[in-house]
Amino acid sequence: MAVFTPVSLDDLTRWIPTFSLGKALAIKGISSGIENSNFFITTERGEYVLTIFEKLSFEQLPFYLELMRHLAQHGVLVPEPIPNQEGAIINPLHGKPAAIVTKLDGEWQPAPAPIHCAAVGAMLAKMHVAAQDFPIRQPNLRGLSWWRETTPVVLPYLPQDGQALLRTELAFQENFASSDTYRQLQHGPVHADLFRNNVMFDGDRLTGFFDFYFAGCDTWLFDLAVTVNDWCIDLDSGVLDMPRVRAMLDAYHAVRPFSAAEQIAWQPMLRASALRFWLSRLYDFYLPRAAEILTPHDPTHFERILRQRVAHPAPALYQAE
Ligand SMILES: Nc1ncnc2c1ncn2[C@@H]1O[C@H](COP(=O)(O)OP(=O)(O)O)[C@@H](O)[C@H]1O
Ligand SMILES: N[C@@H](CCOP(=O)(O)O)C(=O)O
Repeated sequence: MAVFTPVSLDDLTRWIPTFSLGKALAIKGISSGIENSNFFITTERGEYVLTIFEKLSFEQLPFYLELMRHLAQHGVLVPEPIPNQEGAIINPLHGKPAAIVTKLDGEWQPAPAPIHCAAVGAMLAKMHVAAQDFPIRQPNLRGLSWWRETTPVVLPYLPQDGQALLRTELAFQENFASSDTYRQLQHGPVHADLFRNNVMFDGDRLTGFFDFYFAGCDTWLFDLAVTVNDWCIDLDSGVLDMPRVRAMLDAYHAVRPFSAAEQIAWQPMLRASALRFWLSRLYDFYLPRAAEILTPHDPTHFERILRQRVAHPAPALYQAE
């Protein structure tokens, strides 16, 4: 499932001459996507990924694709958009915006070990630093304003204890977002959805981050919290796995040292990132958009993580000297 707009080899053969990629040799639909139509394509120059954007418009796409181009040009491992002969990286195909990007080697890592977490932590820090001077700004569209809008929509579907948790956590996050500590946090373009299935590994070698379509400007610490809450936990209980947490945090800190404000903000941020995905999963579960989400992700997974992060102090981001 999930090639919404079919593209044949003949279609590709007619379209590809606008790029300097040689002749089209093969095209294969990718079944695992849920937002866009994705294809592996082979041309005389090599293998690439073609994406037809089903929902994002020509106006919305530059933030994501120019960010990927900027990061790739600064040595961050991400798919690099391929320009056509006129320099455009977003081009129409079957009436929708489309892009060709470089194909990352390997597979995503479903059972990460500390070595994988360290590689992700170091690359994430490198990405945050490299994105600092990216000139296009877009807020995280799944940030606090969206949590405020979405909470009253999903509350009626929850039992009493779930309602109480959601209300209390939203109030806690609103309060935290207006604190001096929050204002001191470094921010900029972040991935905001760097789950295990959005990073490729070839063996133990990280080959790239992908799926940037939830990216936006937010605190770097929020991005790290999203990543830790997926990569460094026991998936059944949501409990943090300390060897993986330490590996990721230490590798991040070695590239971009944490600040004192970030140390204080770490527990609220782990809670914020759990809240963000609890809300989106609740929304997709109880208010599914027609034929879009085939098997909704389980919202209780992030409710469990949120309860864990509220109940237990966060591990230190770094040991103060
Ligand atoms: N640049 C890339 N290199 C290698 N594989 C990719 C690349 N982009 C996407 N894929 C493959 O396509 C699948 C779906 O991509 P994804 O971005 O998650 O789609 P969607 O945004 O539709 O959910 C990924 O799981 C991965 O296997
Ligand atoms: N990572 C999110 C869902 C986003 O889906 P993706 O497959 O496009 O990353 C979640 O797990 O809720």
